[in-house]
Amino acid sequence: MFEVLTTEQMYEADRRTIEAGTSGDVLMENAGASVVAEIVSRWTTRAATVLCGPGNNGGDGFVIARLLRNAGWSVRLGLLGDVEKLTGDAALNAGRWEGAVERLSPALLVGADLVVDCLFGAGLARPIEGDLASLVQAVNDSGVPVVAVDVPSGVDGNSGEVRGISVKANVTVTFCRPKPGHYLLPGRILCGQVIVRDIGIADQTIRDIRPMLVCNEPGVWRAGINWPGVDGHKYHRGHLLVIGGATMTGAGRLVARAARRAGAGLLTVVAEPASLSVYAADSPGIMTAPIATLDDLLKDCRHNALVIGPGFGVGDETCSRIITLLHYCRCTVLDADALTSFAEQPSTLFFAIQGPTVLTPHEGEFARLFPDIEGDKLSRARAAAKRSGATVLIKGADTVVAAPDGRAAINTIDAPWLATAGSGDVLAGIIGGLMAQGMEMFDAACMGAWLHARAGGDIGPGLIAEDIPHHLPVLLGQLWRGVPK
Ligand SMILES: NC(=O)C1=CN([C@@H]2O[C@H](COP(=O)(O)OP(=O)(O)OC[C@H]3O[C@@H](n4cnc5c(N)ncnc54)[C@H](OP(=O)(O)O)[C@@H]3O)[C@@H](O)[C@H]2O)[C@@H](O)CC1
Ligand SMILES: [K+]
Repeated sequence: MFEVLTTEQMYEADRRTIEAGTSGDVLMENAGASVVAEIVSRWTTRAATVLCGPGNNGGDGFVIARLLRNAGWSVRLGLLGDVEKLTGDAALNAGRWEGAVERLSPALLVGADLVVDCLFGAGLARPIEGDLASLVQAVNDSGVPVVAVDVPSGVDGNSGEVRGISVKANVTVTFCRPKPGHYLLPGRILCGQVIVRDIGIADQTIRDIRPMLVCNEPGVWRAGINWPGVDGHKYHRGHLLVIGGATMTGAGRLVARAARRAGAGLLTVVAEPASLSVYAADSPGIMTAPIATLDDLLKDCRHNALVIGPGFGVGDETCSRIITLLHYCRCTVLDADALTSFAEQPSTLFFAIQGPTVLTPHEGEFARLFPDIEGDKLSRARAAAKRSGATVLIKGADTVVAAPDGRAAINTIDAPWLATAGSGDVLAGIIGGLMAQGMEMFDAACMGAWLHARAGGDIGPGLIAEDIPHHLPVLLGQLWRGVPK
């Protein structure tokens, strides 16, 4: 149940379900009933205004209006366009509605205790403009709670982008599976709480469609975790090299702490000799080595993973160092300065990537490395992964991970507390630590992003980056014991 479907895939699931014998009428009735179930579980009987559009999203609205009225609510319904022009299941349900069908106008909001937004769902085809835009603005200004059906009208289900203007909902009830727009910004904020309800589309139908996008939840990558066996040896858990900066040692130290907490068996910080004592003093469990020995270290295949970038410094020297490192095809995480250093020559980097590599840019670093890739975060991450041959993780409130083969995952956990210095270094360290233990790069990036976000959510206000590694044993312990699912 982790799949995320594009609007086109949702239409396809709908079509296959109807073809297999469940009528569109039944699906619409189930959709409307599921919204009403969510409404009555939150609000006592009161006055609702249902705003209906000219398609099936509006059709859902007619079902909702009828069922709410049957439940004793006082309901007003407004429709965009003429009722005679409705077709299919929407027309059928308009015929079942015994109340008045009013013209859409802000007057419909007067006296309403709840607004149900059924203007546009998956079929939003262009920006909302003119009188309709004024109505949406009036809804948002009214202070009345809003339940959006499928998506808040104006939010593009595939990208989360706003077309013209969007309803701002308190709760969004969608059907069968969520869409990218429920989790990508700004859609994520405009949806309020997202509820996904079953309306009778079989899980097998969804599997047959083979969606390549998932919510980043443990079920996606749990099977890829390499827990140590009873006879586990530290050398079975990998030996990670953290390439530390000469002066900005804090970043490398955070990477090292996080990677060890994530389970790397051994860890060596490789840096300029003058800074090694700083790294060594941070933690008695790490080893250190002068950077001049890096090539020799990499000739020993037990050094199977490396993280470079945080605090390392930007420049040509960083570029040539990274090109040499990539030649060894170790599991590699490139972050921060490692990405910015290639701003002038990104293709040199992409050409050198041969082994399992994860890039972890924030939006600024992404724009430097992929200046011509535009669009929503998901499309950009996918295009960047395809071009670079690396797994690309774009950080932010809606962190997206994309693999070169087209798989992608979106984070669904809200953790604004992670917006603090050093937090990204910790993420790079966690991913490096997981890859050192043999986890596949896409799984490692997803699991790293999940652990990071969960830690952020659990720790909450007051979080500093150092707290995140400290919290990992709690989360890893839960995963090891089989929770959360
Ligand atoms: N999938 C499922 O499993 C199920 C889906 N169900 C529901 O169906 C919904 C999808 O229905 P849908 O395809 O009819 O599209 P919908 O969102 O109603 O909009 C299309 C209409 O809006 C119009 N229009 C578009 N943009 C506009 C604009 N800016 N300004 C003005 N007009 C605009 C557009 O006009 P046109 O472009 O044709 O001129 C067309 O008339 C889905 O979201 C879910 O709620 C459930 O009932 C059952 C199971
Ligand atoms: K809607």
